[in-house]
Amino acid sequence: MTLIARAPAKINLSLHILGRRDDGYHELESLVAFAGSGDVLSLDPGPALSLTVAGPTAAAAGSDNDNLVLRAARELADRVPRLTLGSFRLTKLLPVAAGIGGGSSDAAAALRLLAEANGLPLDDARLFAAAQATGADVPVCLRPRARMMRGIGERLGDDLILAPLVALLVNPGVKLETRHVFGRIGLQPGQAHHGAVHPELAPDLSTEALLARLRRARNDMEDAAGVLAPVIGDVLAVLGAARGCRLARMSGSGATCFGLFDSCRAAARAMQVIRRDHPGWWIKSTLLR
Ligand SMILES: C[C@@](CO)(OP(=O)(O)O)[C@H](O)COP(=O)(O)OP(=O)(O)OC[C@H]1O[C@@H](n2ccc(N)nc2=O)[C@H](O)[C@@H]1O
Ligand SMILES: Nc1ncnc2c1ncn2[C@@H]1O[C@H](COP(=O)(O)OP(=O)(O)O)[C@@H](O)[C@H]1O
Repeated sequence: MTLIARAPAKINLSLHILGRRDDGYHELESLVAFAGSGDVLSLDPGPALSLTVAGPTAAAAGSDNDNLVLRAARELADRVPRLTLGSFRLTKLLPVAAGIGGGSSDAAAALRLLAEANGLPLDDARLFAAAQATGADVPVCLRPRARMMRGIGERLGDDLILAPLVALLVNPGVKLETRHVFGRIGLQPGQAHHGAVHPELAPDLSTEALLARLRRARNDMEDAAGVLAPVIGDVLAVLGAARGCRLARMSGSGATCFGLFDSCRAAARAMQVIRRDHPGWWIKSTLLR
Protein backbone atom coordinates (compact mmCIF):
# COMPACT_ATOMS: atom_id res chain seq x y z
CA MET A 1 0.00 0.00 0.00
CA THR A 2 1.31 3.46 -0.92
CA LEU A 3 1.72 5.82 2.05
CA ILE A 4 1.57 9.58 1.41
CA ALA A 5 2.84 12.56 3.44
CA ARG A 6 2.86 16.29 2.88
CA ALA A 7 6.06 18.24 3.41
CA PRO A 8 4.90 21.80 4.11
CA ALA A 9 7.10 24.89 3.78
CA LYS A 10 8.64 26.04 7.08
CA ILE A 11 8.43 29.76 7.84
CA ASN A 12 10.62 31.45 10.46
CA LEU A 13 8.27 34.18 11.68
CA SER A 14 11.20 35.38 13.78
CA LEU A 15 14.85 34.33 13.87
CA HIS A 16 17.12 35.72 16.55
CA ILE A 17 20.78 34.70 16.60
CA LEU A 18 22.08 34.51 20.16
CA GLY A 19 25.67 33.65 19.33
CA ARG A 20 28.01 31.16 17.71
CA ARG A 21 29.00 27.97 19.52
CA ASP A 22 32.56 26.68 19.65
CA ASP A 23 31.62 24.01 17.07
CA GLY A 24 30.65 26.72 14.57
CA TYR A 25 26.86 26.31 14.76
CA HIS A 26 24.70 29.28 15.70
CA GLU A 27 22.38 29.38 18.73
CA LEU A 28 18.96 30.50 17.58
CA GLU A 29 15.62 31.52 18.97
CA SER A 30 12.90 31.30 16.33
CA LEU A 31 9.13 31.16 16.09
CA VAL A 32 8.52 28.59 13.38
CA ALA A 33 5.21 28.05 11.58
CA PHE A 34 4.15 25.96 8.60
CA ALA A 35 2.37 26.75 5.35
CA GLY A 36 -0.60 24.83 3.99
CA SER A 37 1.30 23.86 0.86
CA GLY A 38 4.62 22.24 0.10
CA ASP A 39 6.15 19.12 -1.45
CA VAL A 40 4.46 15.71 -1.52
CA LEU A 41 6.24 12.46 -0.66
CA SER A 42 5.01 8.89 -1.03
CA LEU A 43 6.46 5.56 0.07
CA ASP A 44 5.83 2.04 -1.19
CA PRO A 45 7.28 0.04 1.70
CA GLY A 46 9.77 -2.69 0.84
CA PRO A 47 13.24 -4.02 1.70
CA ALA A 48 15.27 -1.80 -0.68
CA LEU A 49 15.65 1.98 -0.47
CA SER A 50 15.13 4.11 -3.61
CA LEU A 51 13.97 7.58 -4.59
CA THR A 52 12.57 9.19 -7.71
CA VAL A 53 12.08 12.95 -7.84
CA ALA A 54 9.70 14.81 -10.17
CA GLY A 55 8.04 18.22 -10.22
CA PRO A 56 8.97 21.76 -11.24
CA THR A 57 11.93 22.16 -8.82
CA ALA A 58 13.24 18.56 -9.00
CA ALA A 59 16.38 19.49 -10.97
CA ALA A 60 17.26 22.32 -8.56
CA ALA A 61 17.27 19.89 -5.62
CA GLY A 62 20.46 18.23 -6.89
CA SER A 63 21.36 14.56 -7.28
CA ASP A 64 18.87 12.00 -5.99
CA ASN A 65 21.61 10.17 -4.09
CA ASP A 66 22.34 13.28 -1.97
CA ASN A 67 18.66 14.01 -1.42
CA LEU A 68 17.76 14.65 2.22
CA VAL A 69 14.97 12.04 1.90
CA LEU A 70 17.57 9.30 1.39
CA ARG A 71 19.91 10.78 3.99
CA ALA A 72 17.14 10.74 6.62
CA ALA A 73 16.15 7.16 5.70
CA ARG A 74 19.77 6.00 6.02
CA GLU A 75 20.13 7.75 9.39
CA LEU A 76 17.03 5.93 10.68
CA ALA A 77 18.15 2.59 9.23
CA ASP A 78 21.46 3.01 11.14
CA ARG A 79 19.47 3.27 14.38
CA VAL A 80 16.60 0.80 13.92
CA PRO A 81 17.52 -2.85 13.23
CA ARG A 82 15.67 -4.52 10.32
CA LEU A 83 13.88 -1.29 9.34
CA THR A 84 11.46 -1.70 6.42
CA LEU A 85 12.48 0.87 3.78
CA GLY A 86 10.96 1.13 0.28
CA SER A 87 10.54 3.30 -2.82
CA PHE A 88 10.05 7.01 -2.19
CA ARG A 89 8.53 9.34 -4.79
CA LEU A 90 9.05 13.04 -4.18
CA THR A 91 7.01 15.68 -6.00
CA LYS A 92 9.19 18.76 -5.60
CA LEU A 93 7.16 21.97 -5.73
CA LEU A 94 8.95 24.29 -3.29
CA PRO A 95 11.85 26.51 -4.37
CA VAL A 96 15.23 25.08 -3.34
CA ALA A 97 17.81 26.76 -1.07
CA ALA A 98 15.11 29.26 -0.24
CA GLY A 99 14.95 29.58 3.56
CA ILE A 100 11.70 27.64 3.80
CA GLY A 101 13.24 24.29 4.69
CA GLY A 102 11.94 22.33 1.71
CA GLY A 103 14.65 19.69 1.99
CA SER A 104 14.30 19.52 5.78
CA SER A 105 10.54 19.11 5.50
CA ASP A 106 11.01 16.35 2.88
CA ALA A 107 13.44 14.58 5.22
CA ALA A 108 10.99 14.85 8.13
CA ALA A 109 8.15 13.55 5.93
CA ALA A 110 10.35 10.57 4.99
CA LEU A 111 10.89 9.82 8.69
CA ARG A 112 7.14 10.06 9.37
CA LEU A 113 6.42 7.64 6.50
CA LEU A 114 9.06 5.18 7.70
CA ALA A 115 7.63 5.41 11.21
CA GLU A 116 4.19 4.58 9.82
CA ALA A 117 5.52 1.67 7.73
CA ASN A 118 7.35 0.23 10.75
CA GLY A 119 4.79 0.88 13.47
CA LEU A 120 7.14 3.30 15.28
CA PRO A 121 5.52 6.02 17.42
CA LEU A 122 6.37 9.57 16.34
CA ASP A 123 7.93 10.22 19.75
CA ASP A 124 10.43 7.35 19.32
CA ALA A 125 13.79 8.89 20.32
CA ARG A 126 15.51 7.22 17.34
CA LEU A 127 13.31 9.21 14.97
CA PHE A 128 14.36 12.47 16.63
CA ALA A 129 18.03 11.41 16.60
CA ALA A 130 17.84 10.57 12.88
CA ALA A 131 16.20 13.96 12.24
CA GLN A 132 18.96 15.78 14.14
CA ALA A 133 21.68 13.88 12.30
CA THR A 134 20.12 14.82 8.93
CA GLY A 135 20.05 18.60 9.49
CA ALA A 136 19.49 21.29 12.11
CA ASP A 137 16.03 22.17 10.76
CA VAL A 138 14.71 18.59 10.42
CA PRO A 139 13.53 18.04 14.05
CA VAL A 140 11.13 21.02 13.95
CA CYS A 141 9.63 19.66 10.71
CA LEU A 142 8.84 16.25 12.27
CA ARG A 143 5.62 17.62 13.72
CA PRO A 144 4.85 20.59 11.46
CA ARG A 145 2.92 22.88 13.81
CA ALA A 146 3.87 26.35 15.04
CA ARG A 147 6.32 26.28 17.94
CA MET A 148 9.41 27.97 19.35
CA MET A 149 12.72 26.49 18.25
CA ARG A 150 15.93 27.03 20.21
CA GLY A 151 19.48 25.72 20.46
CA ILE A 152 20.59 24.94 16.90
CA GLY A 153 17.12 23.55 16.21
CA GLU A 154 16.89 20.67 18.68
CA ARG A 155 15.11 22.41 21.59
CA LEU A 156 11.46 22.56 20.62
CA GLY A 157 8.57 24.21 22.43
CA ASP A 158 5.03 22.89 22.72
CA ASP A 159 2.49 23.22 19.89
CA LEU A 160 1.29 26.82 19.67
CA ILE A 161 -2.22 27.43 18.41
CA LEU A 162 -1.59 30.76 16.68
CA ALA A 163 -4.31 33.23 15.76
CA PRO A 164 -4.97 32.86 12.01
CA LEU A 165 -2.13 34.37 9.96
CA VAL A 166 -2.73 34.91 6.24
CA ALA A 167 0.62 34.97 4.46
CA LEU A 168 1.98 35.61 1.02
CA LEU A 169 5.28 33.81 0.35
CA VAL A 170 7.50 35.38 -2.30
CA ASN A 171 10.76 33.98 -3.68
CA PRO A 172 12.63 36.01 -6.31
CA GLY A 173 14.31 32.95 -7.85
CA VAL A 174 17.77 33.42 -6.33
CA LYS A 175 19.23 30.40 -4.51
CA LEU A 176 20.95 31.17 -1.21
CA GLU A 177 22.97 28.50 0.61
CA THR A 178 22.37 28.66 4.36
CA ARG A 179 26.08 28.33 5.23
CA HIS A 180 27.00 31.33 3.06
CA VAL A 181 24.50 33.55 4.86
CA PHE A 182 25.69 32.43 8.32
CA GLY A 183 29.26 33.00 7.07
CA ARG A 184 28.45 36.53 5.95
CA ILE A 185 27.22 37.42 9.46
CA GLY A 186 30.83 36.86 10.48
CA LEU A 187 30.52 35.73 14.11
CA GLN A 188 33.60 33.91 15.45
CA PRO A 189 33.18 30.58 17.29
CA GLY A 190 32.31 31.37 20.90
CA GLN A 191 31.14 34.90 20.07
CA ALA A 192 27.81 36.21 21.40
CA HIS A 193 25.42 38.24 19.26
CA HIS A 194 23.57 41.04 20.95
CA GLY A 195 20.01 42.09 20.25
CA ALA A 196 16.75 42.70 22.07
CA VAL A 197 15.28 39.57 23.67
CA HIS A 198 12.57 37.63 21.85
CA PRO A 199 9.04 38.74 22.82
CA GLU A 200 7.06 36.31 24.99
CA LEU A 201 4.31 34.45 23.14
CA ALA A 202 1.33 33.42 25.24
CA PRO A 203 -0.74 30.66 23.60
CA ASP A 204 -3.98 32.65 23.40
CA LEU A 205 -2.88 35.90 21.73
CA SER A 206 -5.28 37.69 19.38
CA THR A 207 -4.09 38.33 15.81
CA GLU A 208 -3.38 41.97 16.73
CA ALA A 209 -1.40 41.04 19.83
CA LEU A 210 0.54 38.40 17.89
CA LEU A 211 1.38 40.91 15.13
CA ALA A 212 2.54 43.42 17.74
CA ARG A 213 4.85 40.79 19.29
CA LEU A 214 6.16 39.76 15.86
CA ARG A 215 6.95 43.37 14.99
CA ARG A 216 9.19 43.52 18.06
CA ALA A 217 11.01 40.40 16.84
CA ARG A 218 13.28 40.25 13.76
CA ASN A 219 15.21 38.02 11.40
CA ASP A 220 18.91 38.45 12.19
CA MET A 221 19.88 36.87 8.85
CA GLU A 222 18.05 39.46 6.75
CA ASP A 223 20.89 42.00 6.39
CA ALA A 224 23.54 39.40 5.49
CA ALA A 225 21.21 37.70 2.99
CA GLY A 226 20.40 41.10 1.50
CA VAL A 227 24.08 41.76 0.82
CA LEU A 228 24.42 38.39 -0.97
CA ALA A 229 21.13 38.82 -2.85
CA PRO A 230 20.11 42.50 -3.03
CA VAL A 231 16.81 41.54 -4.71
CA ILE A 232 15.62 40.55 -1.20
CA GLY A 233 15.38 44.28 -0.45
CA ASP A 234 13.08 44.66 -3.47
CA VAL A 235 10.88 41.75 -2.36
CA LEU A 236 10.55 43.22 1.15
CA ALA A 237 9.75 46.65 -0.26
CA VAL A 238 7.10 45.28 -2.64
CA LEU A 239 5.46 43.18 0.09
CA GLY A 240 5.65 45.96 2.66
CA ALA A 241 3.96 48.42 0.28
CA ALA A 242 1.14 46.03 -0.69
CA ARG A 243 -2.32 47.10 0.50
CA GLY A 244 -3.31 45.20 3.65
CA CYS A 245 0.21 43.97 4.46
CA ARG A 246 0.84 44.19 8.21
CA LEU A 247 4.38 42.84 8.34
CA ALA A 248 6.99 41.86 5.74
CA ARG A 249 10.04 39.78 6.71
CA MET A 250 12.48 37.22 5.32
CA SER A 251 12.21 33.54 6.33
CA GLY A 252 15.29 31.60 7.49
CA SER A 253 18.43 32.37 5.51
CA GLY A 254 16.35 33.61 2.55
CA ALA A 255 15.67 34.50 -0.10
CA THR A 256 11.95 33.72 0.44
CA CYS A 257 10.10 36.53 2.23
CA PHE A 258 6.62 36.53 3.69
CA GLY A 259 3.99 39.21 4.08
CA LEU A 260 1.27 38.87 6.72
CA PHE A 261 -2.08 40.22 5.56
CA ASP A 262 -5.35 41.48 7.05
CA SER A 263 -7.43 38.91 5.16
CA CYS A 264 -7.33 36.23 2.44
CA ARG A 265 -8.88 38.80 0.12
CA ALA A 266 -6.13 41.33 0.74
CA ALA A 267 -3.48 38.63 0.19
CA ALA A 268 -5.13 37.48 -3.06
CA ARG A 269 -5.27 41.08 -4.32
CA ALA A 270 -1.61 41.63 -3.49
CA MET A 271 -0.70 38.33 -5.16
CA GLN A 272 -2.36 39.43 -8.38
CA VAL A 273 -0.50 42.73 -8.44
CA ILE A 274 2.90 41.22 -7.56
CA ARG A 275 2.46 38.43 -10.16
CA ARG A 276 1.71 41.04 -12.81
CA ASP A 277 4.69 43.23 -11.91
CA HIS A 278 7.17 40.38 -11.25
CA PRO A 279 6.22 37.42 -13.44
CA GLY A 280 9.47 35.59 -12.65
CA TRP A 281 8.89 35.46 -8.88
CA TRP A 282 7.42 32.40 -7.10
CA ILE A 283 4.38 33.50 -5.10
CA LYS A 284 2.09 31.46 -2.88
CA SER A 285 -0.71 32.56 -0.56
CA THR A 286 -1.30 30.38 2.48
CA LEU A 287 -2.57 30.21 6.03
CA LEU A 288 0.19 29.56 8.57
CA ARG A 289 -0.22 27.15 11.42
C1 LIG B 1 18.66 28.99 8.97
C2 LIG B 1 17.57 27.97 9.20
C3 LIG B 1 16.56 28.55 10.22
O1 LIG B 1 15.45 27.71 10.42
O2 LIG B 1 16.79 27.65 8.07
P1 LIG B 1 17.02 27.64 6.46
O3 LIG B 1 17.35 29.00 6.01
O4 LIG B 1 18.12 26.68 6.14
O5 LIG B 1 15.71 27.16 5.89
C4 LIG B 1 18.16 26.67 9.83
O6 LIG B 1 18.77 26.92 11.06
C5 LIG B 1 19.13 25.93 8.97
O7 LIG B 1 18.97 24.55 9.17
P2 LIG B 1 19.55 23.49 8.11
O8 LIG B 1 19.44 24.03 6.73
O9 LIG B 1 18.92 22.17 8.42
O10 LIG B 1 21.07 23.46 8.55
P3 LIG B 1 22.21 22.36 8.33
O11 LIG B 1 21.99 21.68 7.01
O12 LIG B 1 22.33 21.52 9.55
O13 LIG B 1 23.47 23.31 8.21
C6 LIG B 1 23.67 24.16 7.08
C7 LIG B 1 24.73 25.19 7.42
O14 LIG B 1 24.22 26.16 8.33
C8 LIG B 1 25.00 26.24 9.51
N1 LIG B 1 24.12 26.33 10.68
C9 LIG B 1 22.93 25.69 10.69
C10 LIG B 1 22.07 25.79 11.77
C11 LIG B 1 22.51 26.56 12.88
N2 LIG B 1 21.74 26.69 13.97
N3 LIG B 1 23.72 27.18 12.85
C12 LIG B 1 24.53 27.09 11.77
O15 LIG B 1 25.61 27.67 11.75
C13 LIG B 1 25.81 24.93 9.55
O16 LIG B 1 27.02 25.12 10.16
C14 LIG B 1 25.97 24.60 8.07
O17 LIG B 1 27.06 25.28 7.53
N1 LIG C 1 14.59 17.12 -0.95
C1 LIG C 1 15.34 18.22 -1.15
N2 LIG C 1 14.75 19.38 -1.43
C2 LIG C 1 15.50 20.50 -1.59
N3 LIG C 1 16.82 20.54 -1.50
C3 LIG C 1 17.47 19.42 -1.20
C4 LIG C 1 16.75 18.21 -1.02
N4 LIG C 1 17.66 17.27 -0.72
C5 LIG C 1 18.87 17.85 -0.72
N5 LIG C 1 18.78 19.15 -1.02
C6 LIG C 1 19.91 20.14 -1.01
O1 LIG C 1 19.78 20.84 0.24
C7 LIG C 1 20.12 22.22 0.11
C8 LIG C 1 19.14 23.08 0.94
O2 LIG C 1 17.89 23.03 0.34
P1 LIG C 1 16.52 23.56 1.02
O3 LIG C 1 16.11 22.68 2.13
O4 LIG C 1 15.56 23.76 -0.09
O5 LIG C 1 16.97 25.01 1.54
P2 LIG C 1 16.82 25.88 2.87
O6 LIG C 1 17.60 25.14 3.91
O7 LIG C 1 17.41 27.21 2.53
O8 LIG C 1 15.42 26.03 3.21
C9 LIG C 1 20.14 22.51 -1.39
O9 LIG C 1 21.43 22.92 -1.73
C10 LIG C 1 19.79 21.19 -2.09
O10 LIG C 1 20.65 20.88 -3.14
